[in-house]
Formats: sequence, C-alpha cells, structure tokens
Amino acid sequence: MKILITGGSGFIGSNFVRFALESRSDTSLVNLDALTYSGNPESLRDIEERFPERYRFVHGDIRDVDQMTSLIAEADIVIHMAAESHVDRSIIDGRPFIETNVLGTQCLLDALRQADPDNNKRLVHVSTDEVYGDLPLDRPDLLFTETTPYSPSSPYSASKASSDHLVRAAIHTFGINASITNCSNNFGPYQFPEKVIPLFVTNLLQGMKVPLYGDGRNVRDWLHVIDHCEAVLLVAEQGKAGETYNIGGNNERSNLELTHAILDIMGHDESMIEYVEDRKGHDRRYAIDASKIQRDLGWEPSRSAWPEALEATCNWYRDNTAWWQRIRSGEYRQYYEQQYARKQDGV
Ligand SMILES: NC(=O)c1ccc[n+]([C@@H]2O[C@H](COP(=O)([O-])OP(=O)(O)OC[C@H]3O[C@@H](n4cnc5c(N)ncnc54)[C@H](O)[C@@H]3O)[C@@H](O)[C@H]2O)c1
Ligand SMILES: Cc1cn([C@H]2C[C@H](O)[C@@H](COP(=O)(O)OP(=O)(O)O[C@H]3O[C@H](C)C(=O)[C@H](O)[C@H]3O)O2)c(=O)[nH]c1=O
Repeated sequence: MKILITGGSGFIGSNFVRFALESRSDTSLVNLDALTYSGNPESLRDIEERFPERYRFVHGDIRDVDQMTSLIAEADIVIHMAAESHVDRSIIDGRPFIETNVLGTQCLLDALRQADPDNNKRLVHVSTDEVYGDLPLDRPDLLFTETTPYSPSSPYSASKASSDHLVRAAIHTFGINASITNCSNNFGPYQFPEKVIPLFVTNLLQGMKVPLYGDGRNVRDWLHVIDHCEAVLLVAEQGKAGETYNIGGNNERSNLELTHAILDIMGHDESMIEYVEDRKGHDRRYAIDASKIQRDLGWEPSRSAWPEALEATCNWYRDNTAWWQRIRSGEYRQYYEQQYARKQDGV
C-alpha cells in the first residue's frame, strides 16, 4: 500500500507517519510538507533512518497542482492533513488559513482528479470538530454527531468547514472516493508548543506561569494523537466513500481541570496560573459522539485514559527538551511574548 500524506511533518502528521510505518509492514509513505513554522523535520529524523526504503520526504506546497498530481499518481491512498491549525493565529490573521485550508484543499482536489480520473484512489480529508461550532456548558447531554449542522466560530474553523464542503462537493459532483473525519482535541508528543498542553508544560519546565483564558470553564474532549491516527488509518482502509466519521475521546475536561492536572503532574500549585484575557469568540464546549466509527469500524480510543496518558505526554516534553527548546528560543518566542503581554493587559 502506498500512502501520500500532506502535512506529515506537523503534530498529528508526524505521529501518523510513525504509526503507519510501524503498524503496517506492507506500507510505504511519501510525506509532502511545506515546513511552515509548525512543520518540524526533527520530529521524523528517526523515521528517515529506520525506514529508508519505505519513507520519503518531499518539500512542497499543496497549492502546487503539478507536483501534487505527480505524487498522487504514485499513491493508493491520500491522507490530507496539511493545514494552518491554530485558532489564536487565525484570530490575528485569517488569510493564511484561507490560502492553505481552502485554496490548498481545492488544489489537492484538482490534482486528485487529474491524477485519477476513474476515482480509484482513496482520500481521507482530516478535519476538526470545530466545524460544528460549540455546545452549551449546561447541557452535558448534547454531543456533536455527523449530522450536526455546521456553525464554525473562528476563522480557523470556518476555513476547515469550507474545506469539508469542497471535499463533499467533489464527492457529489465527480464521484471521488473520499471520506471526511472530524476529530476533537488531540494531545501527545511532537505538538507545537502554542497549543495549550505543550505550552503549559514547557512554560512550567522554564519556571514560567501558565496563561489560562477567561474563567477556565471552557470544555474540550481530549484524545490521544495515536488513537486519532489509528482511526484515520482505519477510515482509509475500511471506511465508506462519501461518509463522514466523528472521532473523539469521550474525555471531556474543563480547561481549569486540565490545568490543575498538569500542575499536579509537574509538581506545581495553582500560584502558577495566570488568568488572562479570554480568547475572542471562545467556543465553550466541544464533545463528540463517536458511536458511528465505533460501530462501523470497531475503533476505540484505547490510549486516551487520564491521568496516565496526560502524565506520559508531560513526561515526553520533560524528556525531550531538545525538541522544543530550539522552537521556544527562536521567532516563536517573540510571537508568544507579544501574545502573552497583550492578553495580560487585556488589549
Ligand atoms: N491538533 C488538533 O487537536 C486537531 C484536531 C482535529 C483536527 N485537526 C486537523 O488535523 C490536521 C493536522 O493538525 P496538526 O495539529 O498536526 O497541525 P500542525 O500545525 O501541527 O501541522 C500542520 C502541518 O501542515 C504543514 N503545512 C501547512 N501549510 C501547508 C501547505 N500549504 N502545504 C503543505 N504543507 C503545509 C505544516 O508545515 C505542518 O507540518 C489539520 O488539518 C487540523 O485541522 C487537528
Ligand atoms: C493556547 C491556550 C489555550 N487556552 C484554552 C483555549 C481552549 O479552550 C483550550 C485549548 O486551546 P488550543 O489552542 O490548544 O486548542 P483549540 O483551540 O481547542 O483547537 C485545537 O483542537 C481543535 C479540535 C483543532 O482542530 C485545532 O487544530 C487545535 O488547535 O485551552 C488557554 O486557556 N490558554 C492558552 O494559552
């Protein structure tokens, strides 16, 4: 089986590459990635050495239709993960989100149709539960299902919703063999330290406080990244064309609960919490009903149990300082310090 992954040098992508090569000995994989600020070749250095025959990196952009067409022509399965992925950045500037998530997805679909006019190849479009908007805090009975209407709140989620619609339109109009996955918040190794868990853990490792937005009551449904990767691979191999699959951990936590758990694991107390200005348009609660993928494909989130999985993740950042120290001392440090100061001042 030949897989082409886009965005394979990012957080979920690099975990997917490792998981697919380790769990499928008959699989080879090409990773097309533009290496934006969140793409890190260091995350896959060991893979290049361990699987020289089965793994190849290609530096490129999903908007380059000619390059994408030749790469897709050589693949059986395309896993589309490349994206601008951070909500806070989309609030500062939404344009890169439209360029990669919307235009980039259209370019990928154009390339797929050129490379595969008979629709023999399989595409999995990896998306987010944020397309559904948010849920009220006082209705724990409500969950996102595959038929929940789209109601995105941030430029990020609006761009992902657009990309989902483009994929659905190509399924309907051209009959492409694609499925869409909508997943909840992932945690695990190799996540860029702008997202809440690696940010808080690496702040604490540097003796810095953790900036909690608003009152900390917002809720996220946390899933270990390898559970997500396993689900995406299952959808690629066994999912039905035209279907959407929701993926979630059944693991809802308020940000305050998450923060206390991290503080406990890292040996700190609540004096390290700094309450800062809330995120604009901050979604209150995400919660996924994953019963369809559980029923149809037999998937279970077996690696996401807390506190063990969270503790293993915190330990990974503690044990892999070389991976994040370079990132946190470069350009990103300036971005982060500006953001942090702005939120402290409430401007
Ligand atoms: N992180 C989560 O919790 C989460 C949850 C659900 C869905 N998702 C989706 O999963 C996918 C991966 O998310 P992530 O958290 O790993 O993101 P990430 O930011 O860590 O990685 C994104 C990768 O895409 C690459 N990329 C960006 N623009 C590109 C372009 N134009 N061409 C080629 N490559 C490009 C980057 O270099 C990077 O390697 C995204 O589509 C995201 O919307 C993420
Ligand atoms: C960075 C940061 C975040 N937060 C809060 C904001 C959220 O309520 C929660 C998680 O934030 P984060 O930015 O890590 O993730 P989400 O905005 O939920 O989005 C993530 O999960 C979805 C599914 C994707 O699709 C996104 O790609 C992914 O980034 O912590 C803070 O309180 N302080 C901080 O400094």
